Amino acid sequence: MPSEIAIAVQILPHGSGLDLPAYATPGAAGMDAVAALTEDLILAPGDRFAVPTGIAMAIPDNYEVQVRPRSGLAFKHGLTVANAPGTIDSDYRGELKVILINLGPDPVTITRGMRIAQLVPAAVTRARLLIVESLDDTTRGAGGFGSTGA
Ligand SMILES: O=c1ccn([C@H]2C[C@H](O)[C@@H](COP(=O)(O)OP(=O)(O)OP(=O)(O)O)O2)c(=O)[nH]1
Ligand SMILES: [Mg+2]
Repeated sequence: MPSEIAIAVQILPHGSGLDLPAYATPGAAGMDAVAALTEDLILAPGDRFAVPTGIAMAIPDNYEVQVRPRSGLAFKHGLTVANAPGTIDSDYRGELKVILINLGPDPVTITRGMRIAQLVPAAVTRARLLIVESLDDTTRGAGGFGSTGA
């Protein structure tokens, strides 16, 4: 049984009648969230839009919710989440929106109720920064950006 947290969800007026975010299968990692559009949205190639989901939520302290693309939409249409993974902060009380971008060659139509992204709650680890004079030596050192070869 996977671990579980409870998230309070408020359904906004334009979200009424739509499915709440839901897991498509017992083993799904993400809950699919739907578009709370009142009319069809046509995304031309290269266009992006913050698509409403019709819900707001209160995520427990020390958690976030990540907004991730759906692979089917990405593979079939080139439709993805522009800021993936989107970060929903635990103190955010506004409407959850999904910033969709059409990276494909054709226009894509988004309809009300369409499953547009998946939501994955995740534990948050916060950092406390320590100012130091120098850092310890490592094998990698300052090498990066392909320094280990192809
Ligand atoms: O895909 C997303 C990403 C963010 N948000 C909302 C919830 C999040 O808590 C807030 C701020 O997001 P983020 O910190 O990524 O954006 P920012 O550009 O840093 O804005 P801010 O200055 O408001 O933090 O916007 C969404 O609805 N969808
Ligand atoms: Mg921010």
